[in-house]
Amino acid sequence: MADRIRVVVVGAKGRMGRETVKAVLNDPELELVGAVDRSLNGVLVAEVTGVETGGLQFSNDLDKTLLETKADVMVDFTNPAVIKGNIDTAIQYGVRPVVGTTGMTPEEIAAWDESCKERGIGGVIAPNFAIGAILMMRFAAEAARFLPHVEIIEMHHDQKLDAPSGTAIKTLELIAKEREKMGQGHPDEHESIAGSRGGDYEGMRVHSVRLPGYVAHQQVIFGGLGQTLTIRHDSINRESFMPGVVMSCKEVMKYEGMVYGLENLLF
Ligand SMILES: NC(=O)C1=CN([C@@H]2O[C@H](COP(=O)(O)OP(=O)(O)OC[C@H]3O[C@@H](n4cnc5c(N)ncnc54)[C@H](O)[C@@H]3O)[C@@H](O)[C@H]2O)C=CC1
Ligand SMILES: O=C(O)C1=N[C@H](C(=O)O)C[C@H](O)C1
Repeated sequence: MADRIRVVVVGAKGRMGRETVKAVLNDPELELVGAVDRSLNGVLVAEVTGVETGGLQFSNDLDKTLLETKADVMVDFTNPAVIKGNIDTAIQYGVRPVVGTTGMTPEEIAAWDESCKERGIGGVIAPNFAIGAILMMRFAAEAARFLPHVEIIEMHHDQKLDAPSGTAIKTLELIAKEREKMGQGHPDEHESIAGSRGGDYEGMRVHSVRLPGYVAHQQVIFGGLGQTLTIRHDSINRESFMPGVVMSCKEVMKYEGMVYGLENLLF
């Protein structure tokens, strides 16, 4: 039997981290060798996830874990404040980063692409690992060629730290490649309450809703003469992201450089 891919999960106690621990354990080609979180150092991973992990304990020391476990892949679901340091650390040790954490700039992604290539390893940064979300973005980019007036409404749980979502930013970037930069709405419009018209990305408006009850949802709304078109995706639980995470852990072993967006592994 071929060697299994050795995976360390960072942010392993969090909503996405716990789901990832289970997904890695359930895949015969992957081996969970480390679980890092800033809290719970020394606590059994099984106690938190409810899944038997052969005595594996949480660690709060990323460097030590990556080195001692001889990890092939680091999956990161932490937060925008720490992700940059985590990716640098992984690349430094020759561990391939598979990153779901949102909130980095195009310049940072380009720099990691360079350092991955220098180190001879692959990496994945995916603002959204759900296949339906990838299709939603692809269909939206296609629609924008014919219906260039577009606004995005993204809806997430109220514990989310970043706005707009990484998915919304990626959608705006993909649409921007397909249409000319242009103003939308009335040139003389004004806001009676600041922020009412949402964020502005090359003339496209983006609105972020944060409420308990939501997981991750996005509507891309196009307007044309006498018609509107709405393309909507809903993640109703965090399992929706797991096939994309597992696939990335395997695909990242096969190339060099940082891939930004799961679509680059799918299409
Ligand atoms: N790409 C995708 O498909 C998805 C991405 N996300 C993103 O993943 C990130 C995490 O989301 P959630 O799991 O909902 O958040 P969460 O808050 O439930 O989990 C984050 C975890 O990271 C840990 N953490 C924070 N700083 C750390 C550090 N320095 N070292 C180690 N662990 C640290 C926290 O203790 C916590 O357990 C967010 O940026 C979110 O936007 C979420 C869902 C899907
Ligand atoms: O924080 C979340 O939950 C999610 N974050 C990602 C994003 O910012 O797009 C992916 C998904 O929307 C869930």
